[in-house]
Amino acid sequence: MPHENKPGQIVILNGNPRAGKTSIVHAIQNTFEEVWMNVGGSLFKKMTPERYQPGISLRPGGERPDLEPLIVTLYEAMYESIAAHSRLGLNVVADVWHHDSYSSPRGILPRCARILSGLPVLFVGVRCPIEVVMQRRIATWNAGYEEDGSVPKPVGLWQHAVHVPGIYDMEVDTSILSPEECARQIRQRLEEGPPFSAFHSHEDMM
Ligand SMILES: Nc1ncnc2c1ncn2[C@@H]1O[C@H](COP(=O)(O)OP(=O)(O)OP(=O)(O)O)[C@@H](O)[C@H]1O
Repeated sequence: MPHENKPGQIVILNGNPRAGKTSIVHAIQNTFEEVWMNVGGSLFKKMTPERYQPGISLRPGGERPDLEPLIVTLYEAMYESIAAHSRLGLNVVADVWHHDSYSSPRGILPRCARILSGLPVLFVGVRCPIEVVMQRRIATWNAGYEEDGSVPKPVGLWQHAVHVPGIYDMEVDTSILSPEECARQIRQRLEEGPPFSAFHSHEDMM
């Protein structure tokens, strides 16, 4: 059960759409013994009114400058929620897709890092090669290649922008690891170290 005098562990899973974040969230919640709350982007997106969609999942490219100030606040609200859970002793796993390819830089990741200052955070890069992302987009969304056979521009932008600057405590490649194996490696890293510092290293980046 949670210990109110000890902050809960936070695991941030960062990766592009279809990379496999949600599957890892479920594997963690189903296989780790303690209480792991999912306070992540998928849920915050659902909490957002329709007229402000895509909200927190606005893709790279700077297409909706009108939404960007709200997106900064939504990220801050989500990370304040993550911090609140951790301070009450609850472990948190969050699926996110950070990027800074808005109409102008917004510095969301450094802002979020400052909100979690002093709390234990493991920052995990969830990687997946673009060919496999495309296979999953076709299989699950029926959204594939352009007529000329090229990768759609937003998909290509995501693939790069979500891993800038790409400083993680650990990375997993979901094209070669099952969600359960990713969760097992995360558990191992939490238990065996070395200490993690990647998320907090972003605090001073802006
Ligand atoms: N490790 C894996 N191996 C094989 N298939 C996977 C793996 N992880 C996820 N998938 C499949 O890829 C698809 C996307 O997975 P998932 O919903 O976990 O990704 P996501 O990163 O949360 O995506 P989104 O951000 O688009 O919601 C699903 O069909 C899922 O079954």
